[in-house]
Amino acid sequence: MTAVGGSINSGSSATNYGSTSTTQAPTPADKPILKIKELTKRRDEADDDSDHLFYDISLDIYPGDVIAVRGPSGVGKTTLLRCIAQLTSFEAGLCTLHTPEGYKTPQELSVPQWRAEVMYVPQRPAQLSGTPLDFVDMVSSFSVQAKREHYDPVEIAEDWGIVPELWEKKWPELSGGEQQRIALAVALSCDPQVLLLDEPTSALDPQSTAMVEDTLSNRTCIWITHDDQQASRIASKILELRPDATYQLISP
Ligand SMILES: Nc1ncnc2c1ncn2[C@@H]1O[C@H](COP(=O)(O)OP(=O)(O)OP(=O)(O)O)[C@@H](O)[C@H]1O
Repeated sequence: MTAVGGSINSGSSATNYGSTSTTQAPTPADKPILKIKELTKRRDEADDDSDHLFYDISLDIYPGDVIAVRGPSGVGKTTLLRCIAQLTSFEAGLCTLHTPEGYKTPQELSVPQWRAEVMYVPQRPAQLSGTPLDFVDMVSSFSVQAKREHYDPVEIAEDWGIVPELWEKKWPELSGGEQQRIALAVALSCDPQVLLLDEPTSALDPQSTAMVEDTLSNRTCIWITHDDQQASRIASKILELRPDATYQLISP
């Protein structure tokens, strides 16, 4: 398997993928990579300004931070990640990313570039036709990805028990856990600065979960989880969303 856009760090250990960005000078440890300021989202069906899904969320994410996002079903965790990724619109607030030229908004950076650096990874890949290798080809054909260096997704997933042959099977022939690890490996291979992970181990057994957690332990992530034990293992901070649209940042 050839790597997408040129392999780097071939043969690196399982936990070394993306410890530094392949495309940019790393953000100094004392500066946030990502700043979220007063992010506010109304409920879909709300017809006035008072019914919020979340309100005024402010958060600085430093290099290596893992922010675990918790809260009951329907509270807005996925929507929050999609707003940060600029995949869903929001009513107020600002997200900025550290660059060598200072903090930039998605518009200053361009939205496709933003999404390449602040990448949302859904719980399962959307219904895809073809094989995971076709998916890799599609991702690497995006102009924003064509300019970047990539890790080899097959090598990343092999560390998680995904044998290379699985990349040539049709998506529906793969189990939920295989699909989840393959989609996550493709995202990781693109080396975004911040990963926005929507329950990335929800379909995995404890052993596979431990391997994925190990690989991601040196990445900067915002990570939705319903598993309190996982939150305590992975998180540098816990962001708890509440049904009344308030939130709390907790040190684990
Ligand atoms: N684009 C949107 N704008 C406003 N509200 C939305 C949007 N997309 C989804 N919603 C609504 O926001 C609410 C929260 O959904 P969301 O998927 O973010 O919750 P969640 O906390 O991730 O839930 P779960 O834990 O069940 O996955 C739902 O009522 C959903 O219908």
